[in-house]
Amino acid sequence: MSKTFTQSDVSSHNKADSLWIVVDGDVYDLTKFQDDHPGGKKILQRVAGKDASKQFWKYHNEGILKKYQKQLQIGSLDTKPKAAAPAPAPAAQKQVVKAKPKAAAAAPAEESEALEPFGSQIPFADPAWYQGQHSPYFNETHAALRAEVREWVETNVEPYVTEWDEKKEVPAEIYKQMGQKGWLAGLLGTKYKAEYTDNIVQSVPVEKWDLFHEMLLTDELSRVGSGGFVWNVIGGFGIGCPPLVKFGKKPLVDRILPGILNGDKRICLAITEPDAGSDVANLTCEAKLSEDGKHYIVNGEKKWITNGIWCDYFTVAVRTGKPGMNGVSLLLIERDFGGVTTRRMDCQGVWSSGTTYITFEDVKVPVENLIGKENQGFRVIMTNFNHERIGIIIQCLRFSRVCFEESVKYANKRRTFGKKLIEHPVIRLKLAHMARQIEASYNWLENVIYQCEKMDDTEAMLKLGGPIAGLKAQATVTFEFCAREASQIFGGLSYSRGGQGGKVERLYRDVRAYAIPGGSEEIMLDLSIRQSLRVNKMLGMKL
Ligand code: HEM
Repeated sequence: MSKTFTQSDVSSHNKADSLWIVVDGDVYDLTKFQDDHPGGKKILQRVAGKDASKQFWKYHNEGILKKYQKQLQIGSLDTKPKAAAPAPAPAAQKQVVKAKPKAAAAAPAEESEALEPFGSQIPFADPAWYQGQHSPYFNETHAALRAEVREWVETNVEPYVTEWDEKKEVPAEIYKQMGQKGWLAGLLGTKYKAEYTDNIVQSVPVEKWDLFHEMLLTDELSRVGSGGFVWNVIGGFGIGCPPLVKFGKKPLVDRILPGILNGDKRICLAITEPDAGSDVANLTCEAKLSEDGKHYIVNGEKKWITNGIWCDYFTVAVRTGKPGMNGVSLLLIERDFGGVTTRRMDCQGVWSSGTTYITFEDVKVPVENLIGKENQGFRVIMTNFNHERIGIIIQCLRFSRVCFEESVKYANKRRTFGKKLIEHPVIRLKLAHMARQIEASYNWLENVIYQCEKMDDTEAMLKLGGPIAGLKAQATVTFEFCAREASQIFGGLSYSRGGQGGKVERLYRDVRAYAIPGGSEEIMLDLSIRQSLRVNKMLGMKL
């Protein structure tokens, strides 16, 4: 895009048959595009030949330029200041103010200096450690991963995410890229699984990978403001794969895990049934051992299963024994076994996540595909719940930040009653209530992640089950609040789909997809107290 024009070159293209405009010093030829412009052609013709930056930013956000620039930009004005040299690749060292030499080697994390500011610097739109504040949890490897993920998301996802949501599908290539970038191998709530894939994450030495890397990877993916997108790329995988990795027999894991981590094959978790949701112990999908003891024969239904329509593998909770929690097992069912039917469900939100109804009809599953021990699947499911709920928490809190960030940006450009929205105290009050809930919840999340990092799975299941359940409810309530308040700030623009209020409108529809699955708010709040009291009694609580 090296061509330069003078303002008078542009001025001569001021008619419908040759319609140029300038936005931020760049020249766009809209002659052909005007008929397709969703805002109409007349409005474009009125600014033909002129600098239309002010009008453009009034009606659009950054995503529009990113999406159309390649197609419509023909050059720049000669008066446009030359761009600074392109920023160097996001390597770890470039992102950080080095710790003082004396403190460097043996210093505990909390003595290291703050990382370089990153992102928009709108207060509360990103976590405090993005804004030059100190953190005992995040270091230069996290900063490097953050830059890697954000760059990919802004270039390859953000401009298209609305389109994908409307189509209820994300191109398969995007999931494949998640594998090729080595990100799937780091999203399992375990150490990085380098031994199962040649696709290794670029920006972090794998031996340094921790749960904070996993947390921020999920967080950055969620910045696009689409639960459908996030669940498409990590929803089924993030909850369906960990039981296989942690409790699957080695030959099974060796056979199928590489294909999954490379992004070639897809896996999901199938627990919920038409008649058993948060009440897992009552599930009825049955697996009967064959007479020769070599297979389970599975019959039953599963409902609201994320990614099911696209999956090759299903981590399925089945009844192998008596009623209640001690008769439940987990089986890895492969679509190729036959007898598996999947159909897409139409839902209120998370459109591109592929919510699925599944039927299993006389599916013959080799006993080698049992995950964990027979009739002891409940424990595996419970361990997995912590990981699932943490994922939900991270996503909800980032979606809350997206609602907040979008609102701040819009409130700084929209004028009503002679003032910008941000100049109205009632709008600032809404923003303040959003920010205080986001920050309090995020700080609790950081603490929980730190505890998970320090505890083994069993200790975490016991001691953190309660707090994580409480935090899940806290995060979904915060998300619902922020989606509502952002909608009020955007007004009509968040009632129609797409455009400037598009993210807020979509997230508002996604709220229930977070408040109900993975343990409903009501169940979570009750569990947070019940489980914490039970565990602390074991630990010597005195009343
Ligand atoms: C590079 C040039 C432009 C492109 C690629 C473009 C693209 C778009 C797109 C995709 C939309 C749909 C809404 C959205 O997704 O945000 C839209 C809506 C709109 N555009 Fe443009 N546009 C351009 C320039 C302009 C200019 C210069 C004006 C005003 C003079 C304008 C006024 C509008 C209006 C009023 C709407 C409807 C907004 C609404 O529904 O609230 N556009 N434009």
